[in-house]
Amino acid sequence: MLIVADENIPLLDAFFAGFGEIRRYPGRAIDAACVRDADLLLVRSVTRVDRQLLEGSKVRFVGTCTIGTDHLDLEYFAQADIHWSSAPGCNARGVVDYVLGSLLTLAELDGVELPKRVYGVVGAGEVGGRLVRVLRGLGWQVLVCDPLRAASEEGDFVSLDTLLEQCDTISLHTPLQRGGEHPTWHLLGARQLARLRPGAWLINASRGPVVDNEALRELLLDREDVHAVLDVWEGEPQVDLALADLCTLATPHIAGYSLDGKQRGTAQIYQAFCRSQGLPEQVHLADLLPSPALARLDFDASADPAWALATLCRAVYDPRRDDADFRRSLSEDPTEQRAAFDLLRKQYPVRREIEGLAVRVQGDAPQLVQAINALGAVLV
Ligand SMILES: NC(=O)C1=CN([C@@H]2O[C@H](COP(=O)(O)OP(=O)(O)OC[C@H]3O[C@@H](n4cnc5c(N)ncnc54)[C@H](O)[C@@H]3O)[C@@H](O)[C@H]2O)C=CC1
Ligand SMILES: O=C(O)C(=O)[C@H](O)COP(=O)(O)O
Repeated sequence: MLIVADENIPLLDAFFAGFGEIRRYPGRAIDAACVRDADLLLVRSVTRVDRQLLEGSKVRFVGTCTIGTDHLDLEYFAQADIHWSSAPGCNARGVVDYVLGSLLTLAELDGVELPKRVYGVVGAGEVGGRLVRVLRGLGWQVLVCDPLRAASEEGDFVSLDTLLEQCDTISLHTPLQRGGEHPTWHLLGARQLARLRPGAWLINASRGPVVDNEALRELLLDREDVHAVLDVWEGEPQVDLALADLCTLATPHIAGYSLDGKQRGTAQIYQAFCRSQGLPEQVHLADLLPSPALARLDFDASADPAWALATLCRAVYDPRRDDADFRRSLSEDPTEQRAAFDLLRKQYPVRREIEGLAVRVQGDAPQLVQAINALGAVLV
């Protein structure tokens, strides 16, 4: 079997070498000539997989080691009887950690207390759903906008208009959908952005075009009270430099880049491929994932819960590092800028997740324990 794969998929040999020969390419360079003789195609978000790429090839299974599927032409896959799988939820926790780290930075800059803000989560699936659970677990007020879930289940869902009216912190976690009943392309356009509350914070770690980037740039030029955190960009790897400059945190689409999340993505595709072929799973992620460098955190019961929350989150991940690396990489030369965007992603440092971090509290500290539980860390 010939396997064509994006070179940035981790653990390719461990999971797939047993099935045949693996040929690796940079994701953006995978073209029809590369895949013509392939049986299995493994990609990340940067490879558009459609009729143009696959017609005439032997490919019968496409695996994307990502949550998002907007780079796949699923209608064509159905017509051509090509099986496929994404990796639902694989890096959702990484995105939650990114949002938490961003909130801590914004709170410091504005001198505000996080529990006093009202949070709005748009899109409450794998990522947004986890984020809502963490924020509510911390005892913070959260409104949720998810018209698809609202139509099919009981729950406290609000419209986007209500969310914009009532929330001063908004985090976007929808897929990118250009059509259908609930499109998300430019979900936040000039009209919606104009409705942001005074002192609002807007975080986009979904897909760039969910926010009209030009309209956001214009808004930020006008509204110094608004903070924007962008991990994803319209037209990436090309970035609007003026917009990046106006953002409080700007990063190169790495919100979900925890080591755990990336390796889970490969494992999930391997599992899906085994299922599709009726093969037993012989490789297990638990045997491959290394121990985290941070083995345990110890707090005394006297620790201030807000300080402990920040210390715990930042001990695992602080997006200010990625923001600084990204800003240093921004070049007026578009070719250099695009290459730097991809290189930062390719050479991303090891980052682990808050969930599962061992934490010890010496003494009786119910508020601290509530925060640790809400974050998904493990009390030992
Ligand atoms: N920046 C990054 O590194 C990452 C970005 N992502 C992006 O985040 C997106 C969401 O990921 P998941 O939560 O795993 O997806 P999911 O499919 O589990 O959840 C998406 C939720 O959005 C809701 N939704 C759809 N249209 C909506 C609309 N118009 N308004 C409000 N809600 C809407 C859906 O009902 C669903 O509950 C992915 O599609 C991907 O594009 C995902 C992982 C990492
Ligand atoms: O899983 C998703 O969806 C994401 O956005 C991933 O973080 C994308 O990572 P790459 O596939 O672009 O490396």
